[in-house]
Amino acid sequence: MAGQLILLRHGQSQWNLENRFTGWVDVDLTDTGRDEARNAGRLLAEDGIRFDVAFTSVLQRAIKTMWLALEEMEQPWVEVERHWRLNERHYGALQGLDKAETAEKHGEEQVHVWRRSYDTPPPEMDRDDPGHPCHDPRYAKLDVRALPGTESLALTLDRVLPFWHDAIAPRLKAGDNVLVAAHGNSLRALVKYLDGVSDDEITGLNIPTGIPLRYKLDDELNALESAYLGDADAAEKAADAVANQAKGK
Ligand SMILES: O=C(O)[C@@H](CO)OP(=O)(O)O
Repeated sequence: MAGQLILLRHGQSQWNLENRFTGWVDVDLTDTGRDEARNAGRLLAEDGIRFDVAFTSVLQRAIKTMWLALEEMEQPWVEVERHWRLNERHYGALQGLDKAETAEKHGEEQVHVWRRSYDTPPPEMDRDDPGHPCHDPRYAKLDVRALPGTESLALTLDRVLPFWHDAIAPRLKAGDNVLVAAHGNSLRALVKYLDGVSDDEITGLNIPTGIPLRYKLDDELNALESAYLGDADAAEKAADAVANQAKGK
């Protein structure tokens, strides 16, 4: 039997709090975000799941969320792999901008397309921009052509999937319980793939911070069921709040 898969979006980050587009910018968790991560750990501990491996991105908000959750579960010894392919979707030239101000400037509809459409990427960040990942030492060993200056959800899925197939799926097929601590949009890409969500429907899907999402999978890793742990209404309200972040002021 395949192992269980838990997807966990990081807790509130400083730029979630400030309502700024974040993408690959490596912002830290807030105190609330740390509490959310510990709370996710408590929900997982109450559930009784034991992880065999945890995967996360190379961005500290996801790494620390994973850490705090595993610590709360008293499973700090679990094998961990960090990989850039689980990073947040690159938000291009929008990174750092206030979401509500951007909606006022370009219109809520345009911002919704940039945030939630499947295949329209936000405006691209120039390679000369010091914020472009080609200037970040953590990506220095990667082929520079793999490093995005913007990404649609489709492009995000394209770079998440090789890691799913090479690293995550074999562990699940071996029966291991797997934690993936990542980001709103890298996880939306995975959910789209696992649940076969259409390009249209994915525009309405939002993932709340710090609430574990459990998948039960068959031997071929088809999703049999998925549900947020804990209070389902609270998870739905938190997802709605994410959807509403880019309303004009
Ligand atoms: O800014 C981002 O990188 C993401 C996640 O916080 O935001 P959004 O929900 O607008 O896609």
